[in-house]
Amino acid sequence: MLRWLTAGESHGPSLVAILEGLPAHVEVTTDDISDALARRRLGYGRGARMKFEQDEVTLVGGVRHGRSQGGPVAIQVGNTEWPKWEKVMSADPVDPAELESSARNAPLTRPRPGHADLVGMQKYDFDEARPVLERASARETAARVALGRVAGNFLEQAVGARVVSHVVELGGVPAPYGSVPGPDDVARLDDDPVRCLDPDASKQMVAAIDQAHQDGDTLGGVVEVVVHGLPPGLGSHVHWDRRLDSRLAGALMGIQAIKGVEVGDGFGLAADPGSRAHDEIVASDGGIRRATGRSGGTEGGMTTGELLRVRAAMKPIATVPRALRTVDVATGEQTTAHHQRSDVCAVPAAGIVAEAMVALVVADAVLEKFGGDSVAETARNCASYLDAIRFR
Ligand SMILES: Cc1cc2nc3c(=O)[nH]c(=O)nc-3n(C[C@H](O)[C@H](O)[C@H](O)COP(=O)(O)O)c2cc1C
Ligand SMILES: C=C(O[C@@H]1CC(C(=O)O)=C[C@@H](OP(=O)(O)O)[C@H]1O)C(=O)O
Repeated sequence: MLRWLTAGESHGPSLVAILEGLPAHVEVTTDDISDALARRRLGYGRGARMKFEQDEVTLVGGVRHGRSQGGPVAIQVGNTEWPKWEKVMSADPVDPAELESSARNAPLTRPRPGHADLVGMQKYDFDEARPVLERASARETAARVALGRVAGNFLEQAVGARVVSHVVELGGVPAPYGSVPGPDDVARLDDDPVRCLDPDASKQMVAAIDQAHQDGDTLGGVVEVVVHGLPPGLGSHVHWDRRLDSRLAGALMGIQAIKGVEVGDGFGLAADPGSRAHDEIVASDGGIRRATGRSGGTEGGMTTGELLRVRAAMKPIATVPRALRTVDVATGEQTTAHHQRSDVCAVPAAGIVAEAMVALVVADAVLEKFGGDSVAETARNCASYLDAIRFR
């Protein structure tokens, strides 16, 4: 079983992430994780912070000479902007006079609709939003992407599976339905300003972001994550919390601002007759295959062995420059929400985060099915299972 945890605040000294249950001999380096984090910073429409802040990766535990050792993998993602926040975000008490003179410490009493500000203040008994937004911020997704890269390396090395994501809709502009990226498309996707496969749709998405920026507005969109090369039988039909689709949906919904998840054609299937909704089973040279991929590669909560395909819908960024109405909780006056800076759109980055969450969930399901204390053992167990079901 894989377990993972993250800690740390948006403007704290660093994020930390721990992955427990990873077999030994997974090849992973600091550069791998830095590369994954650099990909998360990509994407047209992100705010200034993505340019001046750097992620500083330290593999603190669990890896030696480029290979996991079987113990928990601990990763620290340092934030180069920390010196500016050292007083405001200090873990230890600070002289109140020093805080008063800091503009960064001004109480945030005008909560933003759509962010965690107001409910977080009510629930955790704070009279301003700083302590809430610091943890609600999607800065935390850097820690998940770091863990996701380790899980992704494991998947590739143990079962030959590859996780790829792309943007399929942004600001209401859809990409043509049906094109699915393969591992060879990753470099091209990362070079595209919005990580979209279709050049025409990409241009329209960029134009939509420019328009929203000009209008003082923000945008959301939809990302798709596909996993190539999975064996059939990951997850299980026998209990709701063992279904792989349920676990994927939970992990994707757990990303900040994700408001909907589809497995395969998801909501579209609800409108189709059964004769057009399912993936017919056909005999082929490679064994038993499916004629189509509408189900997204799961049936009965288990992988079918076809392409796994899930989608996640992201709502528009909550910090709208043309600020929305709110109430100042210090005075009770009607006002507008606080706004300093924000992303216009972070859908391309959300795709990288979704990739990480899918990699973690699928790696967990692989370990549940095949076990293994070393990558070679997991690979052996998977190969023997595939051999046993060859004719089934
Ligand atoms: C990669 C990424 C970047 C984000 N950037 C911002 C941002 O700059 N400003 C903002 O207000 N929200 C941003 N968000 C969204 C907030 O984190 C999110 O609105 C907040 O957590 C509330 O969403 P929830 O209701 O789904 O929890 C971002 C989300 C993601 C995934
Ligand atoms: C820092 C990251 O994303 C941040 C997520 C975020 C939010 O409210 O979720 C708000 C913004 O931060 P700030 O309010 O400080 O400008 C984003 O930059 C990151 O992704 O590394």
